[in-house]
Amino acid sequence: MPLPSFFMRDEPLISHSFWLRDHCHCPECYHSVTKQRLVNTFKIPRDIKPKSVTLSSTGLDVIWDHENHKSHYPYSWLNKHSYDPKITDPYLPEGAPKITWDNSIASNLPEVAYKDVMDSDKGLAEWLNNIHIYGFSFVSGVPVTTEATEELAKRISFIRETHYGGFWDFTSDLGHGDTAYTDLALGAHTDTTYFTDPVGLQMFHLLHHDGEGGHNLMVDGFHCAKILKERHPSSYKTLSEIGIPAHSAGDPSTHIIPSPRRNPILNHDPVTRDLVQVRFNNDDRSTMDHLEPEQIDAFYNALFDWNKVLTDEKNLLWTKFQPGRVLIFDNWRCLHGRSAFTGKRRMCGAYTNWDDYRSRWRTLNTSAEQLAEDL
Ligand SMILES: C[N+](C)(C)CCCC[C@H](N)C(=O)O
Ligand SMILES: O=C(O)CCC(=O)C(=O)O
Ligand SMILES: [Fe+2]
Repeated sequence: MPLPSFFMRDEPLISHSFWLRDHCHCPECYHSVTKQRLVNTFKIPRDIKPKSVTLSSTGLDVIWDHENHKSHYPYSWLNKHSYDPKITDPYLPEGAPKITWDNSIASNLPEVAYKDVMDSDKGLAEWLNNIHIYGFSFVSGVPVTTEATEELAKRISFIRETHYGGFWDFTSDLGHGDTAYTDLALGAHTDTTYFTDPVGLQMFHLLHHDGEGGHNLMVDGFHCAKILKERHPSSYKTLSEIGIPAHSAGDPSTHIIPSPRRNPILNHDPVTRDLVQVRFNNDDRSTMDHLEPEQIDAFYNALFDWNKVLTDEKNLLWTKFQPGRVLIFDNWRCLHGRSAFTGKRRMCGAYTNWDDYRSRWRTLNTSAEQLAEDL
């Protein structure tokens, strides 16, 4: 295990020693249960230096020149967090690589059995890994009840309450001021673009339909973004930069808009520049009153290029919901829609926060010790 090279310098740079002291995880400095810092960072002298540094069998032992404080840094921790030299890339994406898809996925839809999901963490992990990799998963064999569906949603985490309620059970009765509560066709969209934090997962379970239509549309937003970037790089850039105001104002005494007011359709990690979130619902897009006159053309050209990819048959996965078969998808990646329908159509489902989904996925796929070392 190489010593962090800043120790090898003649005079370790002040901040590097401070950095190490700041990250002491001894019981005095770091709460072993809550994983929170106890030490008062601002009482550590900025020019703190090691009085002695020794390599033990498990890690680096340091005695500091302030209060003779003793710190121990396991080699595995240093291997994970050392930045000089950088040994592990702190920005590596989590988990298995995502697999983007077009409608050819129809021949091999990610699906798990309700019983497996409910009976074991192994089954739950497989379900969440499907969502992690493909952005969606079906669950077969779900009892056709709201209770079983709600219980399934809660297998992941608590449900995200919104102005639509918590667990929703809806028909086309305009129960809420949104076209989802009608029998109209809905183009591919992501939900809640008007929230500062758009919902993470969305679950649908068709309980009953005695009419025609109501087919479900799924589109992989990450796949479409890739195509847009290849075919129309300037449009990709435009939709990554121009903010889109959005609103939900159909319910009495409800007027929801996000903060900041405008977020792009394609949102990227500020460091890796990886695409992390697609926010697109053209029906909920508010008035575009913030552009410079010369941006208007570029915006609509980019929007049309995006729509062309989004509506290319090749990218559309059409399925027909069946009672007993639940769909769940990542609302930050996958778009959904539906064809118009007739008759009585009763759906139920729920939202899950993105962070709560990722937390569940993480704790199912990584040991508590490993996760603790990541902090
Ligand atoms: C709650 N439930 C899923 C039934 C309807 C939600 C409507 C969401 C809205 N059309 C949007 O795109 O944000
Ligand atoms: O009715 C459906 O199939 C989906 C409607 C919809 O987009 C939604 O509820 O968010
Ligand atoms: Fe929707």
